[in-house]
Amino acid sequence: MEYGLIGSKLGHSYSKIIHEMLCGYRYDLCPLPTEEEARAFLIRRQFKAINVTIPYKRLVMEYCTYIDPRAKAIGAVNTVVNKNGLLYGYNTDHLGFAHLCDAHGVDFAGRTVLILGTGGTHNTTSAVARDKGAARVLTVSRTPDAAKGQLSYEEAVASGAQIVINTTPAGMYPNVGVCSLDVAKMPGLEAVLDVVYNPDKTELILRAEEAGVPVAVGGLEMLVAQAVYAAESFLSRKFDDAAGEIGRITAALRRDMLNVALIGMPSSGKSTVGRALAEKLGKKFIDLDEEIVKADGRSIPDIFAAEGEDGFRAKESAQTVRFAKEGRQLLSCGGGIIKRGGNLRALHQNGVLLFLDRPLDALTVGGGRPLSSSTEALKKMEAERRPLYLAAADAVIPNSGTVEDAVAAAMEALDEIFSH
Ligand SMILES: Nc1ncnc2c1ncn2[C@@H]1O[C@H](COP(=O)(O)OP(=O)(O)OP(=O)(O)O)[C@@H](O)[C@H]1O
Ligand SMILES: O=C(O)C1=C[C@@H](O)[C@@H](O)[C@H](O)C1
Ligand SMILES: [Mg+2]
Repeated sequence: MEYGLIGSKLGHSYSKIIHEMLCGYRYDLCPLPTEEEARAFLIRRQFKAINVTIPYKRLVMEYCTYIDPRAKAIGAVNTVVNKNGLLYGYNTDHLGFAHLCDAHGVDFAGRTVLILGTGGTHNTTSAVARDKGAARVLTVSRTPDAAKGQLSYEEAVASGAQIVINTTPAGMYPNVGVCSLDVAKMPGLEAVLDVVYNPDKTELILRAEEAGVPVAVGGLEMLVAQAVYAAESFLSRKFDDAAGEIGRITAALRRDMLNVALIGMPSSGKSTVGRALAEKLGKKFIDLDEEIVKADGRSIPDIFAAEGEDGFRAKESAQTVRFAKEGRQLLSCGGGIIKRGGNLRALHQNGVLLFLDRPLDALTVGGGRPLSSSTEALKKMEAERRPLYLAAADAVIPNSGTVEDAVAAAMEALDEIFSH
């Protein structure tokens, strides 16, 4: 191996994609489940340079001849460069986190900062907060150690903090939807930062957005930034525009990883345009209506007949939650998905929403759609739902020409959405 990543479990790491997109060298994921394997790997040192992740960021320090002072102070090394058989250790996680804060204009000067969690990333983020002038850095734990001044999640709410940083795995895929901090009860918040990057928006970030916190961002940009700074150490050269590289790779990664959900009136073309768009984007096509039928075993008209609209909506929500937390999918939604706010929240956690806008006179009456029984019914439905589609969508895609025209318009909108 020349370049790569070691850690106990690497199944969900994006590092290979990031480094190969960035530099073109080959980057291998090398899972080392046991400490013995990690030690043997470090003794053999058959690599040019590596990144190190959980749980070996401290262990590798034993094998380094030189350790960067910041890495030493933080107590963790995530980047190791082999120079003529001697290992040099650095920490680029703190640079990555500092980049995330700077890119979103987070001002730490004189602020009270809450760090959720006591694990490895706690020290990294607290070092950055202190460097940037935080007045107080408080630690929050589910099992607070009062002797160390740690707070419970209940105490944290009343701490008067302006900035919250989550360093715990709470809310991380597949256990999405988890969050112990009631940010809605913290009116002075200026920024909420989460180092978790899968899903794109954790429950904490969604709640912070809903509470109107001005800056609410997940950890993807931090992950990319630490990789860019690691690559500089790997290759002993600086990028001319490191911030530009971080922006470029983050955008490409989000475009690749996130879901695209199509919403719109019944028969507006969500399935037809969706299939074609999925192929173009290289995403897996999922028709949520088909998934409801597959999971239930009955057709949609039969579900409506047996359980009414409420029964159908509950099934629709269950399938939405199930698929929305996955990634790299094109989700063709049922026309009524916007009737439940929870569906939209689930779709937004890891994707973007496009409203496919087909003229009313081109929509199909009937066709096995229980709520589209007549032209009048469709007209009334469109008047009710149009504002909801517009409010939920990241972009509006007209579907008034050919299917290919709609696909091209959607590609253009996605270029725009993922360009920043
Ligand atoms: N741009 C277009 N040009 C011609 N026909 C189109 C266009 N877009 C969609 N259609 C046609 O309209 C009909 C409805 O499309 P489709 O089934 O994809 O809609 P939908 O939004 O998935 O509907 P539903 O809400 O029932 O799932 C299909 O016959 C499809 O071929
Ligand atoms: O998941 C990953 O790929 C990584 C996570 C962090 O620990 C980084 O420090 C590491 O370099 C790579
Ligand atoms: Mg459809």
